[in-house]
Amino acid sequence: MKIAIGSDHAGYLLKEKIKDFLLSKGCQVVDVGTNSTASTDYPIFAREVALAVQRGEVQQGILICGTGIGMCITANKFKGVYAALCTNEYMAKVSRQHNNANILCLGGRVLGDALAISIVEAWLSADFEGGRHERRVSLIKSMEEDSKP
Ligand SMILES: O=C(CO)[C@H](O)[C@H](O)COP(=O)(O)O
Repeated sequence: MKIAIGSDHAGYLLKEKIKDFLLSKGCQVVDVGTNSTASTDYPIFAREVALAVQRGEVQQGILICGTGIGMCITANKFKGVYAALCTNEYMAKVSRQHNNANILCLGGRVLGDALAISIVEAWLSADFEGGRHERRVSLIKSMEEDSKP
């Protein structure tokens, strides 16, 4: 599994912890930054991860800012990107099983390290279930096509 990961300054320390976890699980990790706790702007990194997912360069992405909200809003501007902000393991699992989300967004100022890792583990372990969920995801995709002004 190849995963792109990015954060702003508020998510940097958690990004480093999650990166270590992913590598320990045998994942390939593409780290788009940021590379310190110096203040920066989350849309820059959300764009990089969203583009990597959109282009099929990675299977999934993980984005971390203070709350995860700004990352999620930004990533969902990219066609073919379905980013989910998750604050527990159940949301992470179901965002894969039901929503086929391809980017996981986390809040570095919201989650403890252990819970965040556990959320990532739940996300990695779950797959899209298809069936009735396929119909709903297809509706989202058709709305994406129709949403141009
Ligand atoms: O969570 C975020 C966006 O959703 C950012 O990490 C947060 O807004 C950064 O705030 P500050 O510049 O005060 O550190």
